[in-house]
Amino acid sequence: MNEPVLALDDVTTAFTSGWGPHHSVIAAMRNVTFAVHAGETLGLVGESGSGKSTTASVALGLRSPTSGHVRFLGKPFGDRKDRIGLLQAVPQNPLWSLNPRLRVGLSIAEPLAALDRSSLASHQAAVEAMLDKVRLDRALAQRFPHELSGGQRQRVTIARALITKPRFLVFDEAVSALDVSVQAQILNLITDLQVEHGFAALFISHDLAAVRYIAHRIAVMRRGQIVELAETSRFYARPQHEYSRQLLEAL
Ligand SMILES: Nc1ncnc2c1ncn2[C@@H]1O[C@H](COP(=O)(O)OP(=O)(O)OP(=O)(O)O)[C@@H](O)[C@H]1O
Repeated sequence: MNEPVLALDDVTTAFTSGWGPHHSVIAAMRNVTFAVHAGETLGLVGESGSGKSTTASVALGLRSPTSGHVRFLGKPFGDRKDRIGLLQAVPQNPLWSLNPRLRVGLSIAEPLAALDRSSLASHQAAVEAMLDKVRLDRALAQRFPHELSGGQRQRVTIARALITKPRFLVFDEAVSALDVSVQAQILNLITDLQVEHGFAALFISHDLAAVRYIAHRIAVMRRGQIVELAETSRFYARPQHEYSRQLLEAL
């Protein structure tokens, strides 16, 4: 098989809280191993506090693990400036990533401008092309985030994440705040854009229905460990781990 876009090998990430004799250590990730290939979406599910967000920050190169190895495009993470724009995140709430005082067209241009220190206004053509791709009217570029619907705002966030042509994307509860019908539209959009761009994706969600819809494989996390990792169809038909069965029964 081709070299994965992103691979975690035996990664452990521990947090220490408190100090002196009263300090405690929490292993948010324990011996986590997985790989994501170009054009593939790995779903990451698990209850609150199981370590999904910590895994996302390690995979994005935002946090160094305590032990183990992370490889992006076959190499350990190097200088942060060498990977600007190559790894991007789409968070749950677009209002967290969009500047409320910036017209959305300029927000979409921001990551490109950060790459080459150009002006936001110089990227109008690229912004319009991205608006077409996420199926938003070009006229919306002139609006502010609060003037859009939740689904439109999430399309803007996706346009902003994709404008630098990243190789790896994390969707962190990216559709959880949306109505079910809007969720389906956004999931379809992500799938279409992945076919076109070939990015690898980690799709974090507590919503097993959304994950089933979009992920090629599923990893189940519990107390920092991946307890099951399987092809989506096999996972939903015959979950192997007791905890996976509990999650599916709750669904
Ligand atoms: N910066 C930190 N300092 C100390 N402990 C942390 C820190 N970040 C996370 N943790 C702990 O690590 C564990 C995993 O947290 P994490 O946020 O990765 O889980 P999660 O699965 O993403 O949860 P949620 O679905 O609620 O976002 C939790 O016990 C959490 O309290």
